[in-house]
Amino acid sequence: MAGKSVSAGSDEARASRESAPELVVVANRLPVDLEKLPDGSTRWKRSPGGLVTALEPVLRQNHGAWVGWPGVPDVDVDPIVEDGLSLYPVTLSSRDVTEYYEGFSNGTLWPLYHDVVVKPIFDRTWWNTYVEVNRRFAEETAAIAAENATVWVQDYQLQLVPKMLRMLRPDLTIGFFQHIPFPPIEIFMQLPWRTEIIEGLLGADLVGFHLPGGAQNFVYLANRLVGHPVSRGQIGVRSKFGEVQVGFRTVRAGAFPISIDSGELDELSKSRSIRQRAKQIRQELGNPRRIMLGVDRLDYTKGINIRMTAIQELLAEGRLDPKENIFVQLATPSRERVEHYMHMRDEIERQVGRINGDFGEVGHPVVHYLHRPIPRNELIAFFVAADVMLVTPVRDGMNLVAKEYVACRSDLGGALLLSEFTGAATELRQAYLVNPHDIDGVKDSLLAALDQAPEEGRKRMRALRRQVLAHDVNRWARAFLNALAETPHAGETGASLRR
Ligand SMILES: Nc1ncnc2c1ncn2[C@@H]1O[C@H](COP(=O)(O)OP(=O)(O)O)[C@@H](O)[C@H]1O
Ligand SMILES: O=P(O)(O)OC[C@H]1O[C@H](O[C@H]2O[C@H](CO)[C@@H](O)[C@H](O)[C@H]2O)[C@H](O)[C@@H](O)[C@@H]1O
Repeated sequence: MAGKSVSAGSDEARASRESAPELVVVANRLPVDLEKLPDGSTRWKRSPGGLVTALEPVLRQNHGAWVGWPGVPDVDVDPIVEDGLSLYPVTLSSRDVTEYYEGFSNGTLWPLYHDVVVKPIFDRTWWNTYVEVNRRFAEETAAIAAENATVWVQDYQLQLVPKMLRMLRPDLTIGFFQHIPFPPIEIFMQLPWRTEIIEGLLGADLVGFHLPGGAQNFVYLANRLVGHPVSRGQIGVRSKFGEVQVGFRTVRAGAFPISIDSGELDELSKSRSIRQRAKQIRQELGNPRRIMLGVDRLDYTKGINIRMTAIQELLAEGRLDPKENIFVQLATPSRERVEHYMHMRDEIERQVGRINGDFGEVGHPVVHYLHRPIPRNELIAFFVAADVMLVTPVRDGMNLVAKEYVACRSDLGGALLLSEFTGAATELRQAYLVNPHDIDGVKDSLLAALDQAPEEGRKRMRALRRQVLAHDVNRWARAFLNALAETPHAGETGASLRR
């Protein structure tokens, strides 16, 4: 990214209202990460995530801006102000990273919202830092957004920002999207700061979730914890929004399942170079009859241990031949200083060692495990090469990997084994759906997927692809922003988006 640098607090940046952004995305991370090089210098590296791909074109068309953390602590970076898209970095100290990001966001909220799969830590110091950092994001956004601008706040790290921002800038139209599950009521009620979180979210005009159930829980809690009148009807997908009456304001809650740039992946996966690389991968793996694949951030919610146990038991029972079937697990390091993540890594790596020790041969391991991010094209080649994709989270907001695999199978080959507890499972009904807690069920479904008749496989994949190609990430962003533009608040202030 190149562009003119203007200091965050400078009069020049704040005063130039005509050039101020009319659409602002606020997320924990910027769409680029600052990288520290061995010689001490720094450079920007574009984040390849779906959110960036989805939002960048909409932001550019609307004179947009992105407020977020550059990904490294204790670094002050000037905003990058461009005509199309401006970036406004929020500085986090090492203490902020420990207490706001690793602590409250990923040691408290993440496990709580993922069904308490590990025990959340309720630490008052972490909460205080979460409030402080949310305030900093809100202040930075308030300082840069144009009069009557639309602001779209992302995810669980920033749930207090909508209310804080509304108090600073009542002229703004504010949307919020939750990328992780919104938990069942009984679980949410454990949180000592439950009322503050619901009040924080109610600062938005529209609160979005992947699934109707999350939206429904939120509406119920707005009534139970804060006493606001709420609508009673069933919430739909991209339709039939829930409503919370907050004084004179109506806050809407809806379901908008996120997706991927499926068209782009479809195209890339058909390219000659990717096809050739997929063949080469199979050769490099020793030409096994069948390749099973897992692709995840190394997170305890992803159920990597579950698929590994299923494979281990099938091998031990002689139902899976180690000479014919191999498993590749590509795991991106994640949140490495958080305790539960360290335990998870140890467990996975012990399982890999055990399976290879028991069933591998010299030069022929059964499990190939890489603990690093894989370049995009290489990942696509793995998707094209894999006979069965294993997606077995115990809970996942959406799971984009499942959709990426489907988008890459224009050949109608392959099979998707998918946990019922992912958001994606509500859309990808023709996958081999499994309850990840039922190991015998996972084993049986895995064998069924490995042994599927070619015609049955093509039928399933055709139906899955119809869903994924028709509902891409661009449609997700448009659906949310259109619904936001139609909120009563947006109508009052005249805020509208150019499209
Ligand atoms: N080992 C890896 N190398 C490169 N990219 C990865 C790797 N593992 C996961 N990813 C990418 O990260 C994204 C993960 O998104 P998703 O499945 O929704 O889960 P989450 O956002 O919780 O990590 C996908 O775009 C996927 O392709
Ligand atoms: O920023 P990190 O702490 O490194 O974590 C990466 C992201 O993980 C989470 O992703 C979620 O969003 C996906 C897209 O909506 C969804 O498919 C997935 O199920 C979620 O887990 C997190 O919500 C993001 O904020 C993180 O950036």
